Amino acid sequence: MFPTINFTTTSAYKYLADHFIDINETNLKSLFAEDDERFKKFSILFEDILVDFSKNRINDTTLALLIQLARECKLDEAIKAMFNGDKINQTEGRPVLHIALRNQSNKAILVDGKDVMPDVNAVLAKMQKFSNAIIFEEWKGYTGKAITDIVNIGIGGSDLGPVMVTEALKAYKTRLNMHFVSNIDGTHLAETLKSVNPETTLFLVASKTFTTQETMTNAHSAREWFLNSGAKTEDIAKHFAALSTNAKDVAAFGIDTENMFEFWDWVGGRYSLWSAIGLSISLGIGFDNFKQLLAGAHASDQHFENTSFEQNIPVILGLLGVWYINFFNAETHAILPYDQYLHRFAAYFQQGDMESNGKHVDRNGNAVDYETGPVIWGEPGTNGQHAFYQLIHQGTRLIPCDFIAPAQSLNPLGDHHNILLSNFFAQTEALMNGKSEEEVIKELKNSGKSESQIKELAPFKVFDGNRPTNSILLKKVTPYSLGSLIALYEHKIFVQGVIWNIFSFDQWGVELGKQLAQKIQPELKDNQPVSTHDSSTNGLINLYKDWR
Ligand SMILES: O=P(O)(O)OC[C@H]1O[C@H](O)[C@H](O)[C@@H](O)[C@@H]1O
Repeated sequence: MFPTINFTTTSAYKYLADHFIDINETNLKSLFAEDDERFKKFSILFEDILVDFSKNRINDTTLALLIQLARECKLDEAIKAMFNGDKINQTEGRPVLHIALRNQSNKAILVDGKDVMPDVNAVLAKMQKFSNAIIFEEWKGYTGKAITDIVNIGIGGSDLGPVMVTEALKAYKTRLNMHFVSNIDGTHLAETLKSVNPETTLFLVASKTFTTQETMTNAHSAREWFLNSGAKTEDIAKHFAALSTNAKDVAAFGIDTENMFEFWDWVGGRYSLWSAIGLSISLGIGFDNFKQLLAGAHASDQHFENTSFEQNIPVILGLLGVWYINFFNAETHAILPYDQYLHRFAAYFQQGDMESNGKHVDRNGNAVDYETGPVIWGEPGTNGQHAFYQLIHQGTRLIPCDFIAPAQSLNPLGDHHNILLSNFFAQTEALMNGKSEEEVIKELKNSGKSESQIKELAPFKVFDGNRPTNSILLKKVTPYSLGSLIALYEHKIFVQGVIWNIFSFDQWGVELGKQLAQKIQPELKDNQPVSTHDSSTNGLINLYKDWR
């Protein structure tokens, strides 16, 4: 296991703390004015993805110190440990091997002395065969009709990844209509079932554990709906498949284990879209495109594993995040894709990042005395511009943002893409340059305002600027480039977890609420008032009982 180091005790941290005082007084605009090479120096071209991090509040020294920090925290050893299959998810005693799921090189990856690749490849082959049978209408429903609709029932990692990817790659869609049911709120399933026909619908019950309450409840209700439509128990085999690590409970549910697509406990839920959980993706965009997604992710894995820290995108992005969170006290990080297809990208990485790095104890079990994972949020541009960008431009908080855009539109329509991209370029420029009081006054004068009006209005129109952004420009959103992009973000999260000395691959924090819900559920069966909780919880439950 790689060593545990409190990054605030490293020499790099101390140098960074001093250096921060200088940078905090320096303006991004002047950093650009001083250095013609800044864009060249602070951007990385990786295949068809350009990551421009030059509009960050850094100079050569900052970057050198951040990289020194990574070295002192033994990031190199940590990366090796993950790729080696070491049990780095220590609190659950598991390795972390989503990289094996997309390991197109087929190089052996050992878990407890056994190469996992033959099993990975066998499941992929099964997914290919199944996807093709459904897409090309060899597989028929119980009345002999081809499947037209897929309903994926899953939540968290068994939902967000497939939703995000099938939305992002809608332009590559097969003939199948995709639906995703996650919420335990009956509305989600009921509304979905209104639009599908039991004779032509395939349900994918997606759950790593196959015990998640929401998913199992939705799956049981879907089965009941199917059987109530006139189908028989033996017809379930044609209409239900399971994506899980839990063969025993899959069989108990009544799903033929022939229709079970397996994965393993070394795949974290929020890193599972590359596994059998990706079956909905393979059905939605075709297996060849799913393979391309894996290939793109594999390219990023190799980039992360083999590139020097100075040119390593996840390392740089991760360190920049640490710079803002731990030195500038940034609390959030916005992900802003200028691509409608990527509209669930930020939502996906809310789980990816916040469930991974939302931790308050270090790897020795001690409370940390520094901040860890940020709040991740975002919406697609330009919608965000007309909603919350005001706060990013003129609010009191520093919000580092990632702007993401494709150079080529998948729907070239008049001048739409140029307009979209002009906004993409303009926003980062505006956030960096801001607008000085002088400029504002000049502008107001030109618009014919009086001296007193100018004096009154000017303060509200000033933009401080100096607000940091990354620009990520893709040539085009393809299965391959999307796979690469997702994997770069995944590894960024890994880098930050190492610096913060936390375990990024468990999620104990989601358990407490679940436990309490299980205690409360039986109390809701009758109309007797409850008194076993605090007065607020009692009051809420009792009013619910009155009102329902
Ligand atoms: O795939 P499942 O076992 O049903 O788990 C679904 C989700 O459940 C929990 O909330 C975990 O925190 C998530 O990481 C997981 O993705």
